[in-house]
Amino acid sequence: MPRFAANLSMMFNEHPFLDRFDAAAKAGFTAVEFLFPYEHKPEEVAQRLERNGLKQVLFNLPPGDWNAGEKGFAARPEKFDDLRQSLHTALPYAEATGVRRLHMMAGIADRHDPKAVDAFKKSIEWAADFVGDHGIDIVIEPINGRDVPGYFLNDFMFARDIITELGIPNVGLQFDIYHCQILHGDVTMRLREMMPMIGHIQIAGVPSRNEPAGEELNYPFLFAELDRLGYDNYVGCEYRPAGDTVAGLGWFKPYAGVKV
Ligand SMILES: O=C(O)C(=O)[C@H](O)CO
Ligand SMILES: [Mg+2]
Repeated sequence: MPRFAANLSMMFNEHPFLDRFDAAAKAGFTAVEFLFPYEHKPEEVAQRLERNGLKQVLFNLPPGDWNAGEKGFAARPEKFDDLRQSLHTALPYAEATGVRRLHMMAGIADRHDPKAVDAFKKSIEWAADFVGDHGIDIVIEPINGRDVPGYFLNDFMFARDIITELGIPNVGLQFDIYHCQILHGDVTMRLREMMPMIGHIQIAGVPSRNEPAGEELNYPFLFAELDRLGYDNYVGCEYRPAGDTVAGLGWFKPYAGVKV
């Protein structure tokens, strides 16, 4: 049975960020993920995890000026110093929370520009080497162009090929089922093919990005497929609740309280 991590950037927005940990645990989650913890001190985040018995399964490296449209640096050759700095900023949070996976965003760049591709590979190599001694993996995630126009990594097969080419043991694919369905469809076959390189999975309803229930995708089938494929990490609930977070957790009831 899959284990689910609440995404605290999207869920439990009824509460201030640090209080979302308490709300997630109360609702039956045993793990959390979020985009960015950087407005809070590492020890404040760690304390919320500890007092709720929660596991931190993922967060993102600092992406630059998010509100100005920056979505990471990895494929931007002129931003390599920022990329390196983002790793230095994230590390104390990783150490405090015990997270084992960091999402490195690629940024806005042209996937067909060889300089961007080279920069992306160089960033992956540098980041994986930097966190490798700490037992941490780097994951990269294809994102659909409707949500993030101009995003460099907008193709699952391209991501697969880069991961295969680099062959770095602590680099994996962040397989967000929501993005896969929008970009390509054929989700089950792509999960089957890419499972050996998948480091993290995320879900949301398509097309709404609300609860993973009742729209274009048959999530109960996909959850059973993850079991058949032997996926044994957490599944991140990266969705925007349609209304109150807890009122929308009907889909989650059979899975509440399950730990890895
Ligand atoms: O947008 C997503 O799907 C993500 O997982 C990123 O971390 C944030 O853009
Ligand atoms: Mg995602």
